[in-house]
Amino acid sequence: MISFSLQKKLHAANGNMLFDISHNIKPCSFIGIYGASGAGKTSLLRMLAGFLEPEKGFIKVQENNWYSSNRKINLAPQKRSIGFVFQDYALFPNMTVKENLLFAIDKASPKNLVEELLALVELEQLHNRKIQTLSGGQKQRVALARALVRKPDLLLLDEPLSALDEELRDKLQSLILNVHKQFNLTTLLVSHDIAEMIRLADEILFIKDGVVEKSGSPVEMFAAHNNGTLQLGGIVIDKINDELCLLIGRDLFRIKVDATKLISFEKGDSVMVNLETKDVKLKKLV
Ligand SMILES: Nc1ncnc2c1ncn2[C@@H]1O[C@H](COP(=O)(O)OP(=O)(O)OP(=O)(O)O)[C@@H](O)[C@H]1O
Repeated sequence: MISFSLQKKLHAANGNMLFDISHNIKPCSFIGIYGASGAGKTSLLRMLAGFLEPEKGFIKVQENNWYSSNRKINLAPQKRSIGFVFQDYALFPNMTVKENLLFAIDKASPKNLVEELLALVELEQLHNRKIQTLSGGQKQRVALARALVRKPDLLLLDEPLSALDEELRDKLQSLILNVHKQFNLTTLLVSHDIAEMIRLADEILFIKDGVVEKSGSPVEMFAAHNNGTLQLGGIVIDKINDELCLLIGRDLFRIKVDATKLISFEKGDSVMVNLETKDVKLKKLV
């Protein structure tokens, strides 16, 4: 079990925000962290990783105390059994793929671990290539392999796929799920992509203003109850006159929006579309 209770005053855009999040995570579960920009999602991952020190609380991973304000324990990030992948990869650009993995490896690890990981993320043929010559998707696969070289107790993923196109995201989501299961990982994923959350996570923590507003299964969190509303997650692709052009799943939609509301949307924003469903006709496709 991974248990934590973390408190810290953060400086939000509109003043101080008390970050106060506690949770128990069952081993091998996949937790999705969802919430608006500035809610405290990245801060949670940074506190768990040891990059941001809380003011109060504890982090207990199985029987190990990673952090305890009472007992004055605060393990450095390299002493915590974590792997992390962020959106900007954080790889060494002048090193090769293999050198990046070797740099992170524990001396006691089996000799063939790097080869095993390169095979897992399908990068054996590129092992000698410098990072700066790789595509975004390839870099992200290196970052994922590197996060696994120490067989971490906790894998922290902070919007790792948000810079990639839909097809690549789809492929890497499968890879992440595969790796999560194969390595018996406990994984925390920050994402704005509801479809990604539904596909990957067992449990969602919905964070608002530094606290968990609600938590539950993806279905409980994202699927509206039978209240006549259909909720669809999408991304703003463009604004054309009084219409928003939205990508919902693999389809493009143009939706008329009130001019006063239209100005609050930007290209790339994640949105939730609520549709009234009246007299719905369903037809089974065979
Ligand atoms: N070290 C820090 N000290 C004080 N405040 C901080 C610190 N780091 C971040 N903050 C503030 O805490 C708030 C939450 O930031 P955080 O990066 O956790 O948000 P987020 O939910 O990940 O947002 P986004 O989705 O935009 O990445 C922000 O207002 C940020 O400015």
